[in-house]
Amino acid sequence: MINNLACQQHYRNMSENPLQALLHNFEQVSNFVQHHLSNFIGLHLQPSGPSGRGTLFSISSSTKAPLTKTSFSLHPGDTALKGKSAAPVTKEELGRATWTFLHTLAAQYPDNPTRQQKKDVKELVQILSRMYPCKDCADHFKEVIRSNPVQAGSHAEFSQWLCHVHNVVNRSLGKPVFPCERVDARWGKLECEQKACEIIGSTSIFGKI
Ligand SMILES: Cc1cc2nc3c(=O)[nH]c(=O)nc-3n(C[C@H](O)[C@H](O)[C@H](O)COP(=O)(O)OP(=O)(O)OC[C@H]3O[C@@H](n4cnc5c(N)ncnc54)[C@H](O)[C@@H]3O)c2cc1C
Repeated sequence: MINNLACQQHYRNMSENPLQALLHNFEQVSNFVQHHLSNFIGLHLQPSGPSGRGTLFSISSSTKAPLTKTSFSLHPGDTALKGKSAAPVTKEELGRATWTFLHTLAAQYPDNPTRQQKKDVKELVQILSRMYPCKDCADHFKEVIRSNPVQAGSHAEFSQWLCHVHNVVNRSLGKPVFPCERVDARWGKLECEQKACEIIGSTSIFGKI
């Protein structure tokens, strides 16, 4: 396990600092076990940090037989992810999460947005209509925004526009229409400790550009 050279080094270290020698020994044994264990189970454990002592490990399968390759990172707290694949997200969950994002964005959209902010929000909606990860929904949403171009001149304009297009989608799915005069009561700004979501020098999350 420990070759002659290592033995000599080991005894030299012991005479210098017994604790250091002990640690050195432990490291060697640990490396040996890790190396042989990973060969045995077909995994390569690669310490992530430059020191080689990081807590994040990239685990990749080296088994040759299957054509699949699993490579992922495990943080020490991610125990729930070990050995499990993620549960699929439903169309409804994705929809609720996306509407939450959009209405929260609208709630924080400034009364007097800059030209850049107006451009960004319009682009965001366009990109969403192309990249929304439900193709049927994306295709339908493209038509919705073609008939209802984004209005983002102010907070009121954008939140009312969003409420309206959400209602167009609601109607197409046979869902109740939401009363848009209540949109500010339904959707608020993101709760942040000590205004952490705000850009410095701004009264909203968006800085004045
Ligand atoms: C861009 C986009 C396109 C979609 N297209 C489709 C599609 O083509 N087919 C499909 O099956 N699903 C689609 N979905 C998903 C769908 O809209 C719903 O999100 C999903 O069915 C879950 O509905 P829900 O009843 O939980 O409420 P959601 O519609 O997700 O709404 C979430 C919450 O928002 C509030 N709300 C509802 N209406 C409004 C409004 N007008 N203004 C403000 N707040 C409101 C209510 O409190 C509601 O509980 C789409 C989602 C998005 C974001």
